[in-house]
Amino acid sequence: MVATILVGMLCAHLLCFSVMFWLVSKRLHGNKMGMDIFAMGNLLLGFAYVLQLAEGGPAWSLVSAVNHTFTLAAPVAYWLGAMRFFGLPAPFWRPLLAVAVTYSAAQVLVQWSLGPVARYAMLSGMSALLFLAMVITVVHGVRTFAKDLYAEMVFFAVLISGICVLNALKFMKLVDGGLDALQMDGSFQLVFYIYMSSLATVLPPAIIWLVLRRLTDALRNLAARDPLTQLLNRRGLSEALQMYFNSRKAVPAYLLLVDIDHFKRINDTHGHQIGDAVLRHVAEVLRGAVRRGDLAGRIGGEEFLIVCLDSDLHGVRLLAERLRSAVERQAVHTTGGAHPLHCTVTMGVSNPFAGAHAFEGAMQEADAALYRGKAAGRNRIEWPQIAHGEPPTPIVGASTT
Ligand SMILES: Nc1nc2c(ncn2[C@@H]2O[C@H](COP(=O)(O)OP(=O)(O)OP(=O)(O)O)[C@@H](O)[C@H]2O)c(=O)[nH]1
Repeated sequence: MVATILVGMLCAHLLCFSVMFWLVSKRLHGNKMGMDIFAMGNLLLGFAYVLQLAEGGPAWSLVSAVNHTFTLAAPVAYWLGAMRFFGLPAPFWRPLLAVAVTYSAAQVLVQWSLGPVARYAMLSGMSALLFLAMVITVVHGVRTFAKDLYAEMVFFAVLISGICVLNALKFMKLVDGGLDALQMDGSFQLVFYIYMSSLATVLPPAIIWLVLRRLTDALRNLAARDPLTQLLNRRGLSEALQMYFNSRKAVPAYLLLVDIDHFKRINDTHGHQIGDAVLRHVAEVLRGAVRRGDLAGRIGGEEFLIVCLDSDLHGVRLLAERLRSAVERQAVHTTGGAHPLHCTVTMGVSNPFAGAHAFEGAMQEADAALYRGKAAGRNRIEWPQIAHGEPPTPIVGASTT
């Protein structure tokens, strides 16, 4: 009786969360993050347990065969859903159908040649192996494609290991003691159902939490980046600077304003689309040339901004020249354009500034330097105006120009 109630609750959880996953997937246009497949996994497992209730005890019947196939197909669906969640390409229907057909055929073969115990043991053994493969995938994910979800992945690995161990134990009990191991009210089966019921309650909200994290990260990214070049926008730069200067190890930073020369002429001669391609190209060159940790942004039009963190004047000089010459050297290859385009940039550099609040002052300094660079002939780096012979000094708060 207790086991029947537990399995009934398990069915209810699995089927309700299947509907929830499906509803979430309907709200996610484009990348569904595997939610539609998780819905299918829950549906399969939910129906498998409904069939188990209908079946009552171990038997060789169509209901039992379908139950076993659904039970095995569910973890395959979860696995494929997880791959989709992490953006890995994973087909769904074909592998699922292949597993269902192959496993149904294997059941007939095993039942006919080795008997019912072997068929039930095969289900437990195969489930244990599938969940083991899932744990290995999760552990691999923590080191590669899911580094940002370390705590969540460890949590999943622990919970899935539990199902793996329980299925392995069930396999051994079946091999040792035959079908008696499957008595629904037996203590082992009770533990099994309690564990599965707990998982069916805990795992779906955890999966929804992962989706929420991905969505909020994507939103934050959307708000902090320029859509054309994927470089930081003003807001993203300001947040990144705030974070940097909040750290106790922060040293004064330098700001480099980078402006494409005669960009209006490029637009007027080749059209806006080619102009956009030039902007993307320059963004790519800047992204490739700065050091890890430096900030690169586009602050509107053809104006880019680099913030050089953890560097001294010598390092900034080298970086500025590297950026200028890289843009000058690398041609812009545009689709449809007969010849590759070349462009140059002029740069204005600020004095070092120490604090996010000093950013606007540094901007004005770099802007004034850029203006001088344009007036002096373009394709050059202009430094801030400083007292004769003195190195640039950190500014705190207002501009010193
Ligand atoms: N294709 C494209 N053009 C843009 C975008 N934003 C601004 N522009 C164009 O950029 C041009 C900027 O021209 P100007 O400010 O005169 O500067 P410039 O021609 O580069 O001249 P100098 O900076 O003095 O060398 C204008 O023609 C704008 O229409 C954009 O997102 N895409």
